[in-house]
Amino acid sequence: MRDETLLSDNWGRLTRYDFDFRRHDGRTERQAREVYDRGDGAVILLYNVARKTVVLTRQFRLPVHVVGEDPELIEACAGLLDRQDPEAAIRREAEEETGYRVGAVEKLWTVFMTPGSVTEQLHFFIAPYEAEMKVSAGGGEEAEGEEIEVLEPTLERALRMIGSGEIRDAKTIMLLQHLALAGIMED
Ligand SMILES: Nc1nc2c(ncn2[C@@H]2O[C@H](COP(=O)(O)OP(=O)(O)O[C@H]3O[C@H](CO)[C@@H](O)[C@H](O)[C@@H]3O)[C@@H](O)[C@H]2O)c(=O)[nH]1
Ligand SMILES: [Mg+2]
Repeated sequence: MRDETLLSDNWGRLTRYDFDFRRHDGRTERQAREVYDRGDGAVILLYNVARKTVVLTRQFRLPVHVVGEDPELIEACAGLLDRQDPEAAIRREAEEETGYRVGAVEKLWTVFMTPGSVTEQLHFFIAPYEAEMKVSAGGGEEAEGEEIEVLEPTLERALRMIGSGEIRDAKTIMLLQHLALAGIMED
């Protein structure tokens, strides 16, 4: 690493790195890349085998609006870790956003969503849910500006919403396809 320049340190931290990159042929070239660190996150897809439904959220996403697309994004429930371990964080987030207090959760993967510029690692979970687990309306933290609508489509309908372009969030598509591929709704 040759140089590290803090460009912005506000909600997240944007840093420019100047470094020497060694190519496979042995040549070294100087490169510069900007890296955005806004912490790690977790995401969970709740599913009900008897009703064949999943729990999704719909909320306004400014970056989507800024590029001129429909900003009401449909997503699996997700949140930043806020210094908690991933499982504790996703349980808190599931209850805040969807109103469901889940039991056992299953960890799937920890992946980079945007490795070209964002440091974030996202921890993926799934969990079964039942109507009795509903403890509040959900909707997110109003004080933090969140306004989250809770949707409960069937998995079949949600998979069709990927094809139609109604679902355009990568983590959500990964989780819906995992449920389908693993045959989790089939028993
Ligand atoms: N002041 C301020 N607040 C912010 C900013 N960005 C986010 N927030 C606040 O931080 C909270 C983030 O909500 P979470 O539910 O914890 O996170 P999320 O935005 O749903 O993020 C999840 O999805 C992302 C997108 O897929 C993931 O990148 C992330 O890891 C996480 O899983 C919200 O209250 C939001 O208002 C910002 O730039 N400034
Ligand atoms: Mg969230």
